Amino acid sequence: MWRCVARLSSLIPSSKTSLPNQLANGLKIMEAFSTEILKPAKGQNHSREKPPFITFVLGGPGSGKGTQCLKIVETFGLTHLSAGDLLRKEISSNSEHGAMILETIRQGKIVPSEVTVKLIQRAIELSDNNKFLIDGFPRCEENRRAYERVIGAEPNIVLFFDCPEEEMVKRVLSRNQGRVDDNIDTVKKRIEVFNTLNLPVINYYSEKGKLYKIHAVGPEEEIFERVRPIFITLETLLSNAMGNKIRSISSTFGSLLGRGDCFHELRLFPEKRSNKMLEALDGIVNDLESSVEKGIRLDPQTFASLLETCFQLQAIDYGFRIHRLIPEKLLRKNVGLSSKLLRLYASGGHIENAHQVFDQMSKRNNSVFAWNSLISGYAELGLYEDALALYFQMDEEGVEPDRFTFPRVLKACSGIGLIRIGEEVHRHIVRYGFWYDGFVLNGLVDMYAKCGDIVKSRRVFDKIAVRDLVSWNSMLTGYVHRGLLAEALGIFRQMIQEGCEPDSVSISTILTGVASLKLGSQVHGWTLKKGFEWGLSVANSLIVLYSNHGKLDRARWVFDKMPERDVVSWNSIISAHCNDPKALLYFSRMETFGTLPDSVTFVSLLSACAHLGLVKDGERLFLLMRERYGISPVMEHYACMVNLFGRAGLIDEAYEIVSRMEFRAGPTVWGALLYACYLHGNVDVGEVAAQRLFELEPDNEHNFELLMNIYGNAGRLEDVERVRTMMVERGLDSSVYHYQIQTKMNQF
Ligand SMILES: Nc1ncnc2c1ncn2[C@@H]1O[C@H](COP(=O)(O)OP(=O)(O)OP(=O)(O)O)[C@@H](O)[C@H]1O
Ligand SMILES: O=c1ccn([C@@H]2O[C@H](COP(=O)(O)O)[C@@H](O)[C@H]2O)c(=O)[nH]1
Repeated sequence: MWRCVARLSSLIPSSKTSLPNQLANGLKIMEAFSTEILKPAKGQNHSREKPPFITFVLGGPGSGKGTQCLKIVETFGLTHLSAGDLLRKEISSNSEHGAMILETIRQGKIVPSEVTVKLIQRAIELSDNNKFLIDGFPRCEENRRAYERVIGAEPNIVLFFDCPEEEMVKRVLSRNQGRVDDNIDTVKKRIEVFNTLNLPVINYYSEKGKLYKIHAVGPEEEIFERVRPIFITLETLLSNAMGNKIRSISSTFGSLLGRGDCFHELRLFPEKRSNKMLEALDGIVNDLESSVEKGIRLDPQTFASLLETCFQLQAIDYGFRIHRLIPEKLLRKNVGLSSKLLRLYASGGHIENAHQVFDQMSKRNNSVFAWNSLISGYAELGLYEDALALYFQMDEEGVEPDRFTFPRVLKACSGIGLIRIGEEVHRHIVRYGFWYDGFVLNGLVDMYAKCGDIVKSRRVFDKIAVRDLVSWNSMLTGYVHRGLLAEALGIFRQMIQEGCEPDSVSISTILTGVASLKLGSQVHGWTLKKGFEWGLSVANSLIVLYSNHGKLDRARWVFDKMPERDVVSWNSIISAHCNDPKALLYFSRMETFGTLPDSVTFVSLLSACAHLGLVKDGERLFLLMRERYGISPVMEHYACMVNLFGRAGLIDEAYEIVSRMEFRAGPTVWGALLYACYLHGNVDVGEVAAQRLFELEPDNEHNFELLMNIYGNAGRLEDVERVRTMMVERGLDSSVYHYQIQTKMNQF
């Protein structure tokens, strides 16, 4: 029984544990964790050779424990056991303790330990997983001691989601899941119980060096980014632990202790994570390769864990190397392992390798995860039809989708824009019972909006019981993209009224939508008043808003206040100065700051030079773009160059640029040339440009107008009439130009 092993094992230190010790313990823990466990059929009571890996998840009511647990499960494959849910299940199954539990929960008090611990113990035993998140337990010191007594072990690590009281109250009161204890009176009681009874448990684990405290305020995804490194580090420790094992067999391995130290550092300085981890991964994979060469067989869990690490670090090349080490038969048979490899390939865009792994899986229909990963891989690459074909194949083969299947499938529906297919998927969502699931419904809101049915999108949105930021932002974006500004503003106001704080996506989306300076300034004022920390996207949208309304001083103010800037920020401020020589000054500042310009930067710069008549600067920048920054000119750059020379009256140079282009000039280029000919009265080149434009844009009356004006200004009235006849023959309206030309002719 794992319980006995756990009691006997020296895995858990009893004395105070310092951080480095904790890491060393981590190695031992993960070593135990990596060993194969017996895997009886699901639901069967069984014993384990090794103790399971236990994570306690603590925090006040509404601190987001459950929400984060779901993300941990999805990413790292632990089994989530919520003590509260186990108790609620007891109530609904009318068990002997049901009434007592209900009353205790109603009062926000703690259910006797013997009841809760037994439920947890049974759930662990019934599971065929070996790593668990125990959420919302232990609630008090007495709970903790009872667990240790019955289970015979301490948790391996403890997560504590630290959240201010008023945020917790707000979240609980808007949870809206019909819980008897989600009301203001019980919440207050629960917080009191948490402060007096649960905090001592948290302090206890903190002193033992097992506690990971997570700041639990901010968007869910952001919080998960604080959680993720903890599990990545543990996963990688597992790999190190494996290396440790191998080292005892062969003396050829490098010092793993050194690598262990590097993980200690990672916990303290998460920004160092990627490089350090890649370094460690490199060492581990080298070690594994030489051990496999020596004929040492490796544990499937080691491969699985390394593939997980590769996925988190997006280290696809290491994935290929690890793939070569996995025996083909093992890969074919072990669904978990092949699914991880498949996901790694699919997420890195190696869709053919992913599909190959998929085709070789002997029991792929047991793993919705594998199907999801492949669908996702196709959808991310924009291969929407393949993603959908796979989904319908999955349906045909009787593989039941889960809540993670649908957002990916809906993304593919949006991608191909066929509402008929989206509606079919909607029916499946209802059929499989996900019509209540906000995560899935968010995808539907987005899909209907992108497929052009904003009314249905809104209908689904209205049905979401608990809307999160994604729900609000999807609806907001849908309205903005359809140009429905009043509705977008309505949603923006409603989200604030309903207590959902807009994030940078909401704000930049609404700023993109508002055409009015007054409204945009109000949104800006609101962000300042709220002390909202601007994301890059918000500041960039403000620069565009102000420059569109000619408020350059305000655009500059925002730009100067930005704590960090990206290429979009620089492009926006340069483009804002398209009639101002400061555009060039901003560009040299951009170079000084070391931000690499892109193709858009040069379009803005060349366009500014054209407007300002800065021919020499324009020529210099055009060369610089190619030679220093390796950016090949596209149509817009050539159009700007033609405009640059053309406006300056250098029609021959402009025409030469067109004839030197590496590809055929399009309407923007010929249009710029024709306009320059009109400005400077060049009939010969104007005729050539107009002729090309008549072929490329046979219905564009403006081109005919310009040529008529060129002829008219040159006094060639017969040619004016000839062009007018051409227009009539093509069914175009020539009357509007009659007056203009007459006017010009009268001026002669
Ligand atoms: N970061 C977040 N920002 C805003 N709301 C959140 C966040 N995380 C979770 N929520 C929402 O807050 C509510 C409570 O979250 P959750 O159920 O995960 O908390 P919990 O800690 O498990 O609570 P309890 O102990 O009461 O079961 C849910 O409606 C959830 O959608
Ligand atoms: O270990 C536990 C866990 C929970 N309870 C009771 O259940 C409610 C709700 O718990 P959540 O974690 O918020 O779902 C809690 O207030 C307690 O009354 C418990 O007694 N012991």
